[in-house]
Amino acid sequence: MGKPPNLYAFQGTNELAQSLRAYVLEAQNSALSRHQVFRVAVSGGSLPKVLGQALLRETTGEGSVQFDKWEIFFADERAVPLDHEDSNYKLVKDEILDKAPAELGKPKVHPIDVKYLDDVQELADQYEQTLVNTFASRDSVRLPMFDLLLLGCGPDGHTCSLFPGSPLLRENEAWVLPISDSPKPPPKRITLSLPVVTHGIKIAFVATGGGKKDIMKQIFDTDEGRQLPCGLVNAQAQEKVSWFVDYPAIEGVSFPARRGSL
Ligand SMILES: O=C(O)[C@H](O)[C@@H](O)[C@H](O)[C@H](O)COP(=O)(O)O
Repeated sequence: MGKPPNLYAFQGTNELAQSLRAYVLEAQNSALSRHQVFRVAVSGGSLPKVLGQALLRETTGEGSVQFDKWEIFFADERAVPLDHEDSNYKLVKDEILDKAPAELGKPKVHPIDVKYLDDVQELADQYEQTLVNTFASRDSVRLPMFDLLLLGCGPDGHTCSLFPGSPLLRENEAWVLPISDSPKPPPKRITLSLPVVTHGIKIAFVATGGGKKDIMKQIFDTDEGRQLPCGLVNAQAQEKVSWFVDYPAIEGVSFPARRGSL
């Protein structure tokens, strides 16, 4: 038995962003000392905005963001053009890339290949190929290992585009999966598989606001919640997982949270 996931709770988004920054920089620095590159996967939803607040704020001595050493991938993406309002790429571009000062350098970003928008299976296969090209061949690597995955938690307990009860949760072969009937619009998406998510070196969730308290209670305090996609990540990746939440999101949660700091 490993240790349980870490649950860090903050008064507000400002404090949360400050600690998230320190956490991401630690992951960045340890990845750079291991292999000179920092490979990160990010989700959509509210995450890119908070991540932007974390990365683009003044440093308080914990070092600097070295975007020129970053490779950014999408933990899930909607099958829409890259300039579409629903695009997670556009969200990351608007909230982080376009706002970053030039001195932080430019990350290498891996968006979906929009040539394949009409065929989600092909879109997923092509994105998997992007991972194969980055993490070496599928024959030599059983699973790609991201240095960090930054994820959100939906009100139903979904993460990436892995939804509760989906047969995709049992996938243990493909790295990237197509979805054509997502319960959260838009219906057509691709997502990393659960084994790829839990194989990451570190996995962080960001969940804020009172709208998350019921699902947080389920995930952390009940056996049924441990079967939800976010609960499965907790159970399988254990202490590799850190949750960054605000107080309203954990109101009534019994699982012990460390308040106010990492
Ligand atoms: O593209 C997506 O739909 C997201 O990647 C999705 O997995 C998101 O992270 C959660 O739904 C949480 O979203 P919020 O943070 O907005 O609640």
